[in-house]
Amino acid sequence: MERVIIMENVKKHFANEEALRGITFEIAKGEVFGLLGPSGSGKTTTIKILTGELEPSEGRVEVLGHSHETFNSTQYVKSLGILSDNSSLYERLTVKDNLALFRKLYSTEQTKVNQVLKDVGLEEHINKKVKDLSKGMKQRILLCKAVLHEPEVLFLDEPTSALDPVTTDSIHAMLLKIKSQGTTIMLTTHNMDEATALCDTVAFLNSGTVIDMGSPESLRQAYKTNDIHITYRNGTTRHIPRHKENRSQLENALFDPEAVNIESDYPTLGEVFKKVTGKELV
Ligand SMILES: Nc1ncnc2c1ncn2[C@@H]1O[C@H](COP(=O)(O)OP(=O)(O)OP(=O)(O)O)[C@@H](O)[C@H]1O
Repeated sequence: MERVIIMENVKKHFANEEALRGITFEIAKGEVFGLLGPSGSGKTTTIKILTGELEPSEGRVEVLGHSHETFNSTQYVKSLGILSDNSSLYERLTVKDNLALFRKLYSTEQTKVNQVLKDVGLEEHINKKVKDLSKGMKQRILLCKAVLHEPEVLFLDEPTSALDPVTTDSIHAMLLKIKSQGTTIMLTTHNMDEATALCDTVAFLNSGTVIDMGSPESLRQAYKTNDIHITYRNGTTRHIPRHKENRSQLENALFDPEAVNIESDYPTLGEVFKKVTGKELV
């Protein structure tokens, strides 16, 4: 396994606060890794350390063989794509002119620009000024800007927060395409459906600590219980533990015409997060 990102016992102190308390994880080449956690848990701080925007207070950080001391080299910066709150476009320029600037900076072919615009469904809007685009359109153009130069690693800080479901789907489709081309992607999100749809591995972050990590499927498996959930026609639900002594209750439920749905407990990633941290993600 080729390791592209390594964080080992990384800590970050701000004036009166310990934002990261010893974070450790590795990300393999081509992997989509999701950092999941509530507001203030340290997601953005982690991304900023990996992109060279912040210095770690302690610990080892390595990306593409660079240690954080060389994160400001041109070679390193060119190998990254970043989509964050700080990403911006020139509002008074058209989409075409904005992307032309970045295309020239990275010596990218115009055909690549056309391709990424097509991928996010915005090729018809190329001559519009950015100030006249919707929020979802701007976010898709920012994603185009982040991937134009075919970065080896793509960092996405909450790529779809507050976007409508259709825009979110088109961004997810684009990200899956980028992943299929071998790009390593690290994203932060509050959205468990997003994490389940995109990520090979997720890490749960809570108060600056990684509290569990694994594939969405393995985490859901690890935290499932032996309960049977029954939903009744009137909307009420009941949980019955799958034990021998509950056999007659379970059989009765099976033949009860009022029981409209009977299923094994299989928690969503959001429910797993709540079980582990006692907190909701939003
Ligand atoms: N520049 C800074 N100076 C002081 N404290 C900071 C700074 N940046 C972040 N923090 C603090 O570090 C903690 C983690 O912040 P961070 O932005 O990493 O959280 P987050 O998980 O990304 O939150 P959100 O989901 O709201 O963006 C917070 O308590 C925040 O107040």
